[in-house]
Amino acid sequence: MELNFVWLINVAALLCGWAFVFWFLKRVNEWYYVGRVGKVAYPPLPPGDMGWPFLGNMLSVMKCLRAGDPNSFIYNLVSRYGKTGIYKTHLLGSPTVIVCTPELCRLVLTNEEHFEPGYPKSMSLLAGRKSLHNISNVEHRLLRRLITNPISGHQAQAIYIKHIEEIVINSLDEWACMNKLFELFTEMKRVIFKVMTHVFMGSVNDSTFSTTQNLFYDYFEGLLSKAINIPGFTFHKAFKARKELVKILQSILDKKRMRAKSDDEHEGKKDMMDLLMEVEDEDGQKFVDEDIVIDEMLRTTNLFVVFREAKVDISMNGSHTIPKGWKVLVWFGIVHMDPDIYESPQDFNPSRWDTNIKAKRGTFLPFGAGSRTCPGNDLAKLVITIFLHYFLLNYKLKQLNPKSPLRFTMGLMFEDNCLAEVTKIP
Ligand code: HEM
Repeated sequence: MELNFVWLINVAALLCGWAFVFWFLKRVNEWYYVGRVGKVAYPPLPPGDMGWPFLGNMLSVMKCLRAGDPNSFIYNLVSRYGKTGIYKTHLLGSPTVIVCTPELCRLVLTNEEHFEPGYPKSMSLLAGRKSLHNISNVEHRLLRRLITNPISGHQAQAIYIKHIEEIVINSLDEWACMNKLFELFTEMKRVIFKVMTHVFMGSVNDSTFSTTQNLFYDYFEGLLSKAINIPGFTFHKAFKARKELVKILQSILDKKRMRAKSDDEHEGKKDMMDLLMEVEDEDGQKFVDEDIVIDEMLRTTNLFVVFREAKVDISMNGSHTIPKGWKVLVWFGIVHMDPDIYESPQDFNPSRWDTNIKAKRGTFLPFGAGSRTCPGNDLAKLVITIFLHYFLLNYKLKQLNPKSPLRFTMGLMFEDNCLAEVTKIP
């Protein structure tokens, strides 16, 4: 009897100890980050949960990502703290505020004075000191113009249409000739990568292409890893891949410069003009219909969040403060799935774009907003349009384990593959 009592006391003490450790650990981040600024902040900090020491809420985010439903992380915050559209949390090693209403997303994205890019350390380091995210606003404007001009607008894009069509048609034919199940996402990534390689590097031979592609995958994997540059870590592999990629690009550029010197410039111009004429005369109308589908695709599958950092303490519409130095996550995927904005948002319904839904500012932000709006948006839409055009007209797809549009996009990014067979319509 006495032994039982001692045993009970031990178990109770253990449980209390465990509950205390749990309670204590759950508050460390709150004390450390919020305690320092929260008392003086006016208006108050947004509601939310700072998670565990070091880890913050990363485990919850990873769980939602793996389940193919990243937005459920936000829905969870909404159910706990109400639909405030702004929440504090701790992600990727930093205290963070998430904004997820059209007004707040736009406010952050267009306010260059108070918000700067705040991408995780791994991304910043891998992008390099002179990348668009790591330079001054003046340098950014100059570099951006250099990147945007060759890939934006009808005229610039006309140059690529033929090559993109060629890549897409060849790839679709190759898929159809396989006559067996293949990993759809792996192959789609190859198509997209082929197009991008062509746009940015010109035509390259097969071996350079596959080396570049493998290096790029290693690089991509490192973007959201812990920035530990020690052999064996993902980041180290990504860093090495970056060095190799720079070498390859450098040698391609050198060769191009040499060739440009000896080329007949007039011939080059004539080719370009021919392509422009062809596009205006014959193909100008061809792709218009898919444009609407594309918006619905971007709405339903858009996974991207954009990272910023507050340069000063900022009051958001007078209701909450974002403290200086905190990261800001502009989570516009939630805006695209808001039933107050899009009726039955989970439904893939291209005809919803027949009404003038775009008129509401900030409700459709797949490419961001403000001075850092995606410069590749025209090109991205062009590639999707061409792919859809040929695919829908000439091919049939049988998916073994079909995915929702969201999981489909995630597959492109996170290797969540899906088996498919493609046949050509006779
Ligand atoms: C469906 C495809 C794409 C989506 C949804 C997308 C989305 C975005 C978004 C949301 C941003 C804003 C980031 C920020 O504000 O910090 C962005 C920036 C950027 N995107 Fe894209 N993008 C796509 C395709 C492309 C392509 C094809 C290219 C290259 C040709 C590209 C190049 C860039 C660059 C260089 C930036 C940085 C711009 C800056 O900081 O000024 N994107 N993209």
